Amino acid sequence: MCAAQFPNGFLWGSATAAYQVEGSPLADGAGPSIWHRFVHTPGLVRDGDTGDVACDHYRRWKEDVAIMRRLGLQAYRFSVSWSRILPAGTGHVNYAGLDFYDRLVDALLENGIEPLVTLYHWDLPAALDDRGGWLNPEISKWFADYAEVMFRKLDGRVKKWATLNEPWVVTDGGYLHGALAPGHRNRFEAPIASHNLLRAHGAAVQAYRATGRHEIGLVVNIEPKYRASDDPADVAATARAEAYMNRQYLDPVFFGHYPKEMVEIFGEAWPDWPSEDFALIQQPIDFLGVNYYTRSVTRFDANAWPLKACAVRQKQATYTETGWEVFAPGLTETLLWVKRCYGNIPLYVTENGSAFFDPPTAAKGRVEDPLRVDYLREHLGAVRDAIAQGVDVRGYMAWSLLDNLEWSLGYSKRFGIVHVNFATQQRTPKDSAHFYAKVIASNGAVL
Ligand SMILES: N=[N+]=NCCCCNC(=O)[C@@H]1[C@H]2[C@H](O)[C@@H](O)[C@H](O)[C@@H](CO)[C@@H]12
Repeated sequence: MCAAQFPNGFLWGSATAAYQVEGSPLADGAGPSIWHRFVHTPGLVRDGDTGDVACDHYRRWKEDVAIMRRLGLQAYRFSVSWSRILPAGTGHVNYAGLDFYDRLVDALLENGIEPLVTLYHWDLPAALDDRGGWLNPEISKWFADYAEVMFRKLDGRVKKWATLNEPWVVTDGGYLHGALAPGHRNRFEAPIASHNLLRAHGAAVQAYRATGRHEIGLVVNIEPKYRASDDPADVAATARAEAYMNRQYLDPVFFGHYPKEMVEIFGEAWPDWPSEDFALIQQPIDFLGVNYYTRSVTRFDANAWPLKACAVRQKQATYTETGWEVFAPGLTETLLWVKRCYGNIPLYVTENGSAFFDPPTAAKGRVEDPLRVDYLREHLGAVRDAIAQGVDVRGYMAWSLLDNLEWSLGYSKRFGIVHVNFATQQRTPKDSAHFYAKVIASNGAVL
């Protein structure tokens, strides 16, 4: 393999998530999710935006698969809406909801596109939230039972499954800071939600080993922490930040224990966990999905709750519309760090992308997004550098296929390589999509 190439069989794709693109949240017997409730609670989402329509992907999925085909995508990572399958979260199966994903998977396969399915991308059935949601230890069984319904329906056609997407964001956003559904701000709840997410992950992996025949993994966001100085306070703050955001989920899954810093961070709010839980959490997985967006240069900040750490803005850097520093070397470092700390488990970059303002382009049918092209080029080079240093990276999923609902930021931030006019639902591949198509066709040689 020459330096400019990716391995033969490297999997090039893009990613979305159910609530961000599908729309029709209550169609055909689906039950509401916590995001349906959250967006319809005034003041919680920018401009009062909702996922009621989003990219209308629930109805336009054939058109979107055709776009993927035209771009030459080899894979498509998407998530299943739990409450379409089980409207109350448990019990009655809604076969119309299953049929939507059944048809989508068949269409992907007919177009030579491999489906990568995420079982949970933040949209918990509201009925389960009413029963405590991620705070109720029973959720590990609820999640495993839902997962088994999906495995029995799709396994075989779907050969790569992920249990959870970014448990850190679910907990930090949904239970500690409250910016995401279900909007709790409680430092005693956050560790419990985190722990039950990991228990549910383990239970779903166990269920897969009993019914599935292919691969299952976990998707985590990793943001490498670079200390702002050698001042011991900054060094300790950086260690806390790395433990909280990057190791809190990986250490239990790979080592069967939490980082020691968790007790320091949460203090009295950090329970003594039952040791048997870690046997459940530590189920062996077949791959790890890494979502990378940015790094954080980190310093001590006595007022930053609960970490006592904060990010330091970098003077010469480019920042995206979400306020994230563009720092491609951090992706190489992250992939090397995972290999160094947890072994050379097969990795997929399951999300990487950037939100930049796409100016209206005079040329009809074209969307110029040079900053997103640069971001893509630099980060694909970073993946190639990690592979050249021996990391077993097997694929890359660009976030996102479509401009979509950026959670509490509504439609104000556009991550898509394909532009969506939300008034007309017209899709227009951006320059970044055309660039990515060339990268895929050459297996990275054009980089
Ligand atoms: N500070 N800071 N640092 C970056 C922290 C990133 C945490 N957020 C994510 O990773 C979310 C992931 C999500 O899967 C997707 O559903 C979201 O649309 C994208 C874009 O937001 C990313």
